[in-house]
Amino acid sequence: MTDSLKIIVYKSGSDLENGMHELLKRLAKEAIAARGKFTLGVSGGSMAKQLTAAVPDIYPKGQEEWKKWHVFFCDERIVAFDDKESTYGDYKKNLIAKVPELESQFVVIDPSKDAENNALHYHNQLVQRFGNAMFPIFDLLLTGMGPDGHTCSLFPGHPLLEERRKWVAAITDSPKPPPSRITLTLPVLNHARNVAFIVAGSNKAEAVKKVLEDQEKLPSGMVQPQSNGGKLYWMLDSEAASGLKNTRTHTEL
Ligand SMILES: O=C1O[C@H](COP(=O)(O)O)[C@@H](O)[C@H](O)[C@H]1O
Repeated sequence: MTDSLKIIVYKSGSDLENGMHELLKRLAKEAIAARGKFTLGVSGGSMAKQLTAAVPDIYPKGQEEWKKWHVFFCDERIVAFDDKESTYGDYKKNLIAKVPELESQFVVIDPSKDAENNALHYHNQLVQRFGNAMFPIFDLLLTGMGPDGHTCSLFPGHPLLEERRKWVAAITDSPKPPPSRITLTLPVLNHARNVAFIVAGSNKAEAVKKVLEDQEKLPSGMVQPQSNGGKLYWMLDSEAASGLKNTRTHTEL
């Protein structure tokens, strides 16, 4: 594990959401001061609800600062936006309903394209915003973790873990439905300035222990953003952290 790792344990899910609020507010301020914009990658599943609680009060309604946020997907499922599995659909119904200023700031997939074409389409959208560098450098990637240790759509034992060149990859055999998705690759995760894992619930405790204490080679443990002096946060609720016995944790960011 990297030296710049910080593990923070919150008493409850709502304390964890407050921690996300604090991290987003601080990193957005720093990024906007340094580069005039804040590039954020968000994940699906339980994160849409957590961000819907954490984001809205960062600025007052109508504030210009929202337009400096550029929001991307760490991974996205290739389904129509009105499908219950659509990550963007989830953000639109919940977060965007509360912060309409963010709607135009999301960089979305094209659900009419297949996974391969979407990966290319999303790559091109990233090139437009980040330029043609070796890899894009996100200010913050917010990632979740499944009970099997997967993160984004990078699953244990899957050949996509070997990807070293692409920014965005297609996956059509995701072990977790729906099967067809796109995902940021490990090198992109590892070039970010900040990556924060947001993990809550007792069903994640075993995977948290495997990654943080036993150093098992699960996809989530392969995320170590060091290329740009990157910082790695693991933000856990007390249930998700309940298996950690020998790991130094913090109670504040
Ligand atoms: O399928 C996915 O799973 C992970 C974890 O989801 P959670 O609901 O267990 O938090 C999520 O981070 C990823 O974006 C999503 O596509």
